[in-house]
Amino acid sequence: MTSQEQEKEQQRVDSVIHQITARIAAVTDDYDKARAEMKLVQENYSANTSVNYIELDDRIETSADLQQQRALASRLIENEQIISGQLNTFKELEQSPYFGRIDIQDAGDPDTERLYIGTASFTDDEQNFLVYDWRAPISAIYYNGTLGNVTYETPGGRQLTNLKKKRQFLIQNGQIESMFDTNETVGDEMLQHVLGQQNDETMQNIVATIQREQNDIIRDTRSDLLVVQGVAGSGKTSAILQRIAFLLYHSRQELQADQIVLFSPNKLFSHYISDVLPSLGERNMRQVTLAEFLSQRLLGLDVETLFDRYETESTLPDAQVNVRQFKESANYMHQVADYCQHLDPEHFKFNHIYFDGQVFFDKAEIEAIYHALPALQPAERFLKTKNELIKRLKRRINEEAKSKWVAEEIDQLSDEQYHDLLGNKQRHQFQELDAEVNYIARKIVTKRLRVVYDALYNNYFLDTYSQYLDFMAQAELPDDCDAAQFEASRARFAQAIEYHRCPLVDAAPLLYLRDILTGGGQNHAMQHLFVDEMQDYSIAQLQYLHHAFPKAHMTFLGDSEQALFKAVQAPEALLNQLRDAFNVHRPRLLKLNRSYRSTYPITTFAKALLPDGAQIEAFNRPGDLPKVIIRYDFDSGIDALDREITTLSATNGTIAILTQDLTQAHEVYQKLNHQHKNVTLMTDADLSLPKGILVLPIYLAKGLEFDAVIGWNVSATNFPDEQFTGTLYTIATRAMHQLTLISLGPVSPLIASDKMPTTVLQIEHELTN
Ligand SMILES: Nc1ncnc2c1ncn2[C@@H]1O[C@H](COP(=O)(O)OP(=O)(O)OP(=O)(O)O)[C@@H](O)[C@H]1O
Repeated sequence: MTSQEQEKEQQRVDSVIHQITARIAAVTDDYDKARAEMKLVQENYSANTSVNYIELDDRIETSADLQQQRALASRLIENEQIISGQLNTFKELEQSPYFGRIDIQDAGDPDTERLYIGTASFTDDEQNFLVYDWRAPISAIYYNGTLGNVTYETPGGRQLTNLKKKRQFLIQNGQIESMFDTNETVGDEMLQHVLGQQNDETMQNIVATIQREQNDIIRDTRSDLLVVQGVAGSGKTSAILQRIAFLLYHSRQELQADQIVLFSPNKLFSHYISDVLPSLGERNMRQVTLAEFLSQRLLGLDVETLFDRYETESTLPDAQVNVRQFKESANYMHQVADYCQHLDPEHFKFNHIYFDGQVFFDKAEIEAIYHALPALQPAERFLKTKNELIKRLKRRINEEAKSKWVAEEIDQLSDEQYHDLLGNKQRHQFQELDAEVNYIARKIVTKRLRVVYDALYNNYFLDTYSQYLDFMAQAELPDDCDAAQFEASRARFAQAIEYHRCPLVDAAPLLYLRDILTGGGQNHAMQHLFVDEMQDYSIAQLQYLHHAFPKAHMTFLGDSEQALFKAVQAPEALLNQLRDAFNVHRPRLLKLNRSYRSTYPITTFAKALLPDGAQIEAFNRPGDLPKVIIRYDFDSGIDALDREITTLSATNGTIAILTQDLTQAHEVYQKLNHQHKNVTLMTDADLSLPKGILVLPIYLAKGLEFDAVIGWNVSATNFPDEQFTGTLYTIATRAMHQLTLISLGPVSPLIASDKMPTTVLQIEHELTN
């Protein structure tokens, strides 16, 4: 491209930036005004909150006044937040106003229109678009179209136009660093540039270089179940985040960020992705890990986590694997639903409700209420039982209010306590004093018996655990599931509950059973459910999530090859399973086969680890061959590690040493900690990733990436067979620029196999004599 052309483009960049800068000045003015107003209200508010509360009437007046001020303050805060959001967006645009240009010509129109595309829209004072938001309907052409006739969706239907030119820019600090014309979706030059950079502490948005197949995921608004099978580093996580930004833009009126929930693999990951949406001017969605979600719903129980399970998984006897598979299946969940629907009232398990160590409602009484009700759906019948219990509680409160201890307590009340109990009621609202005293007495007893009310409200009178044990006792086992083994697993559940623990495999069916019987546990407000790393979820768990968020559109992303300790499952089979289990109308499967994260040599090696790796397309970014270092004892392994760290540190910001489990991570960390200053051992509790040298077990590195990776001890002992392919593949694919694998003793047969081409690795043996 001529430098004259670039000069012309630079002039336009300058002119747009000039207008953005002027807008920033104007908006800053608005912002200062909003802040000043806010401060005034705050001062006024704090002056008012220190009024004297003794006189009741004063207090009521003050509180009405305060409420008004509080409403005003929250309106002002909202206003201030909007202006501050705009300001941030403009400041980003000021550095880099856009990254793309398309020239289009509609049929019959003599003129070509030139549109520039950036992370947000910007219009001049006459409302002409100087920059189009990347999510605007017309911007789809930039991502989807090759030159020639193209179509794009608009709210008014599909439009046809002719794409005459597509240009990409890299603009930094207001200067065009490079620009390319391309016929491709988004050309490789730009990608080369972006991917060659060092890893940042947090993930970056990819709007400038979204690829066509990623764009399909991002802009899909039709599917109610979107399953994405994407190879490691293919941009699944990036696509989720851009998709959320797109959906928020697309349904601005109906969709809020907190109606979107993302299940992420670990807390480090949650932090890692936390900057992407704000960088696009959007608020973050809700994020939760499966462990957090389950423990929140099973309060009081220590729910086994996926990490606990990884640590013990390899020791699980074969016979129990089938039992676990059954419990993780859709069949098991269907049986739970079926059991609940047809549950004979005689089999309903109730608990006593206690107060102060005494039985308050006997379970026989609860049973009698339940039995006396007409045959209804279990949840309805349960709700009626609950209402009856609450009615009886109120009756008992009324009786108790007449007792002596209450009268004594009333006598002891200070004026202020008395007014507190009166709450919104005013004295003159009572016909006579007796009514007022009785009102106060009931308030006192209600407060005292609050725990009973809470127990009823939280459905504690259903004995969920016994009910689940009862379910298991009658479950119909598939042929490959041994009855004695299943019974043993039932006994293990019972024992775990004694110790307030819950095995992971039982958490979803247990919650499902509780929800169906009590009619609770569903969140109808959530509109989108995203699950990243879905290969680590069982069908039963996914089914429970679908039940818990019944109105949510689902987007599940994962890579079956990265399943740790689990057989690889074909994505089509998975989609069919999910479709049947969820009863959805518009399921869609999309595949991402191109891997962007790692250099060409690293991806080529990682492909060779997999039996069906040929489908993976490596992005053509040059780099060193991965290295395998073989040593024969722990200490020389550590020496080799030490030397590698020193070499890699020269060119890499973050080096991750990935181990198979936590014990090995500890062993390595103990040694390294003496030799290097900036070594960090990462644990499940860590929330952010420091720079430097990190030591962590592979399951904590899921979804993350590092400049350089050293896989610790890839020996035949640690990775003996295909069961470990997923783990090894996940380790290798965390590396962006450099990969080293160290083996203590003979290297894993997964690497030293005939299928592994000798050209994809450098091997360094210890010289032994
Ligand atoms: N279109 C793109 N443009 C620029 N960078 C991209 C693009 N797609 C992916 N990347 C980069 O590739 C890397 C991998 O992306 P991401 O983490 O989203 O992949 P993933 O499929 O979720 O990976 P994994 O399953 O291995 O965790 C990231 O650094 C991301 O920024």
